Amino acid sequence: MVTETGITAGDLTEQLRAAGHEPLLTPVTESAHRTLLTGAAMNPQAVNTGDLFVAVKGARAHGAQFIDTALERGASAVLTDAEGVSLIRESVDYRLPIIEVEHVRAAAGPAAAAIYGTTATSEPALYGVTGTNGKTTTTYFLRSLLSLLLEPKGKSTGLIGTIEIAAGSTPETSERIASDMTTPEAVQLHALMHQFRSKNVAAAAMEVSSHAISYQRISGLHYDVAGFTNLTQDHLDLHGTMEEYYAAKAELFTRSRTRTSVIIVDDAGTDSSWGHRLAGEATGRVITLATNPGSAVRADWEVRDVQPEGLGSAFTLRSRRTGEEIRTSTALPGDFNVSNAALAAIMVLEGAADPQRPQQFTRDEVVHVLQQRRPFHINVPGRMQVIGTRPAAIVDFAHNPDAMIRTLEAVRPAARENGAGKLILVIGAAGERDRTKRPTMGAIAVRMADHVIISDDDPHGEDPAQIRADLLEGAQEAISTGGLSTTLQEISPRAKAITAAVAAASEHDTVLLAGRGHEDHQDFAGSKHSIDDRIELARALKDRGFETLLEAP
Ligand SMILES: CC(=O)N[C@H]1[C@@H](OP(=O)(O)OP(=O)(O)OC[C@H]2O[C@@H](n3ccc(=O)[nH]c3=O)[C@H](O)[C@@H]2O)O[C@H](CO)[C@@H](O)[C@@H]1O[C@H](C)C(=O)N[C@@H](C)C(=O)N[C@H](CCC(=O)O)C(=O)O
Ligand SMILES: Nc1ncnc2c1ncn2[C@@H]1O[C@H](COP(=O)(O)OP(=O)(O)OP(=O)(O)O)[C@@H](O)[C@H]1O
Repeated sequence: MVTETGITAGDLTEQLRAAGHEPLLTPVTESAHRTLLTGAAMNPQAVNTGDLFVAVKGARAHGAQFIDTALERGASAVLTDAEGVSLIRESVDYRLPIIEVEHVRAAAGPAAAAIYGTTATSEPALYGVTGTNGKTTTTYFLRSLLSLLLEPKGKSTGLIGTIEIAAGSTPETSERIASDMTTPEAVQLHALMHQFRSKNVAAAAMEVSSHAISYQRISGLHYDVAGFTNLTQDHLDLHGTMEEYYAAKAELFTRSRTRTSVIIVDDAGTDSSWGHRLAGEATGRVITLATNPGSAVRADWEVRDVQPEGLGSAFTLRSRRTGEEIRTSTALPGDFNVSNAALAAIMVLEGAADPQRPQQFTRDEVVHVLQQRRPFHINVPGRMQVIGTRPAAIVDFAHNPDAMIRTLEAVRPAARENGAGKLILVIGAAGERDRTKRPTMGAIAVRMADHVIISDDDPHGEDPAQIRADLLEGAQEAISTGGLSTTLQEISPRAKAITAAVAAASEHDTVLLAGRGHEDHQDFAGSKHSIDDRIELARALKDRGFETLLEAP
């Protein structure tokens, strides 16, 4: 059942005080205390009548600079810091109550939770996924599995992530909610929880980016289950070092945030054993999962007996403690999708045993769905999406070194099955994001593909030619030091590169477009250029008389 939202500024101040935020409500009047707050917004353009406007200081601006907009849109009070108080008093004097705290982002989540009624066990049950790669895919798998469990009970599921925020069980039937972020700001997340409740959403799968953890976007949220996929190089522009990147992720796996943690420990015994370390440091209930059947890594749950099934794989999940075995499968290609599917399965299976959550489904029901209902036979937009089979033509989102290695490993056998064909790869790299990964990505490309075309991704504010040069530098060095015979080309714009890749392909070859996945436009210094790799690839295939699985325009 959905309750109305709202709390008075006085009560909210008391709740923040109890949580240790030392808030100061001004002016100190009865009317300020009685001001009713029915919603919250951090973006001034998103304020609605009766909202608490959360004015945070950022790298670009202080939200308090936009108080006029927030007032015009009907803000009833503001949560901000001392600098914000000065800015607001200068601009609008004492026209509305202000709650002052020292750390606005830390207080924003609990404040929004109080307004929207989020508690540790309120619906939807939250399944959070973090890690460098696999978050989107695993959350799609989670939504599919949860939907098969909840729909027969008349309940719906939700999804929060890079591709979409939606209430509903499938991409076709769900109702989309606009967002530019993988993990939105805390106030938006709590509003979303409320919106989900009003739409009968009993459980939601959510990507938790490391940015979101660092920027405290998950403050005030509690996860029934959190899953860890892996940690490899990315986002070092924000985090500086892998150690700090790890520390950000690790915050999710603490008792106060998450009740059950499911952690993939495949990296145990390697130089970068982040998952293994996390399993040792996480607090609360911790379940380990080993997904590489060839390794000696021991875990609570282990993946065994992986067999090819169509383009994907069938596999067994085995409990070390009880010996229980569950056979299931995924239709998505690549060993890494066995990991993603195994993680989704164990998260839901272990979540079913949570004594604090009124039972939504039984463990037996989860096992039945995993074994009989093929929950992981779904498409994830732009993730290993097959656009053609002769030549094999695939669009994928790999945009960091590890994802590239895993994806190229996954498509290589397909190239061989097609008759010892060539692997033709188109890649680029995003501007204004971790530059140090570019030469590594160039080197991986020429080592693992036969023909590499370096092109553009989203340059954002950077010079696209310089980004290509960074990739080329790594590629050329790997060719010369490794004595490789890889064909290397630089072609811009991207549509021309895709046409060239297909022009170079025979029906026995494999064409892989990496890095852009589901995205439908490129950002060149703020100006948007429409391009969808899936559509370009289908068009290029059709122009050459090859068949496609996607209708080309
Ligand atoms: C590094 C980062 O994540 N920064 C985010 C952060 O910026 P910030 O703290 O510096 O804040 P700011 O931009 O100065 O704004 C401060 C306040 O002024 C307001 N403002 C600011 C400017 C303006 O013109 N008008 C305005 O009202 C803002 O709404 C905000 O309330 O808070 C801002 C307000 O919410 C976000 O827009 C901004 O996201 C930037 C744009 C961004 O690109 N973030 C990406 C990298 C991100 O978070 N990505 C991850 C996924 C990463 C991945 O896995 O690939 C994600 O979860 O989406
Ligand atoms: N478990 C995994 N391990 C390594 N690589 C993976 C894994 N799962 C997916 N990938 C690769 O990473 C790419 C991105 O996958 P996905 O979108 O599921 O991850 P993500 O964590 O959501 O990424 P992002 O945060 O960048 O959106 C895929 O297209 C694939 O190439």
